[in-house]
Amino acid sequence: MSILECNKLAKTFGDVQSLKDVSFAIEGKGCIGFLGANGAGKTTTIRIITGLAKPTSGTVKVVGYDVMKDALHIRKEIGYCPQAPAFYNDMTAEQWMHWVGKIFKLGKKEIAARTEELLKLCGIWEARHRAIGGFSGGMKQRLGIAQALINRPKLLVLDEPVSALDPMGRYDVLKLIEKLKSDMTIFMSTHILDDVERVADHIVIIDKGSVLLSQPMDELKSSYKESMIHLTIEPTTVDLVSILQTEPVFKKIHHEGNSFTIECGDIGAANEKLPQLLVSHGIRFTNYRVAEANLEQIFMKVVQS
Ligand SMILES: Nc1ncnc2c1ncn2[C@@H]1O[C@H](COP(=O)(O)OP(=O)(O)OP(=O)(O)O)[C@@H](O)[C@H]1O
Repeated sequence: MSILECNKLAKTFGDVQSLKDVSFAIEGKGCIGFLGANGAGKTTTIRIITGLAKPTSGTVKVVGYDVMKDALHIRKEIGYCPQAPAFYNDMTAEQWMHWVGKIFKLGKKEIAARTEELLKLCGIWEARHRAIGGFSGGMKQRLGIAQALINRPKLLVLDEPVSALDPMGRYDVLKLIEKLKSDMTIFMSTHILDDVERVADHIVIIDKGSVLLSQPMDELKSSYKESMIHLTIEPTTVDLVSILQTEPVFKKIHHEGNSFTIECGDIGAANEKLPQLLVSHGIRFTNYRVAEANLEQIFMKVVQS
């Protein structure tokens, strides 16, 4: 059974079609990176998944329950932390967690135990008696995550959890996500691709309101394995570009003077062919380096194609 399943979600606001066709399914635990440019439709999708907005058409299921029809049940299964979680700033972190526990109708003992467990997990236990108003952005985000976990949800939804944070805050929140993802499914929107590349096991790309791709990270990387070879050669009169252009495995050749960047179809075949060609034409090289496509290059290719 899928943990999260969006089926043909569409949403219009007056004349604006925010979502056209958002369809994807996620199974199992781990971190899902939900990627898209500004205005692609990430927040609208997240608001529908968490039951905060209704789609114009289409359905969302969380652990098999329809978000619109089984709203009460879904509340137990989803934890949600918005980009800028709001708190009562005069409260301490501990008071806040107790307050949230009461909203979820947990018993006193359970609230106390859960508060200790979650504040420790999220690295805020030492600061539990401090007023939230004095917390850094990263601490507030981690407290927002702790709060979202009070009800032991199977799905944790995070809207841009690191975008507004400084490098230290981002590091702490990503470390926390890394720790949590073995116990639950984390659906996290972001446009910071370096960060998502570090923690995500599955990628969903949305553009102009439609999902373009939904794939496990390792599969995605190997299907876009189209890699590049960076090569610097010693000065020569041999026309290397013309030689490379006769071999289909070298798809695109960029060069500036003696430095070449060669986009390859099959990196294995290219890695065999290129040294042979260099040797047979008596070309010496000073630098030879293979670079795999990173998530940013993959994202640009998917969105631009
Ligand atoms: N309440 C609304 N009324 C009108 N248009 C809206 C509303 N909410 C969203 N939109 C439009 O829907 C589209 C998708 O917006 P959304 O906020 O979901 O994108 P996003 O991917 O989260 O962008 P960002 O990264 O900038 O937050 C945008 O064109 C936006 O202007």
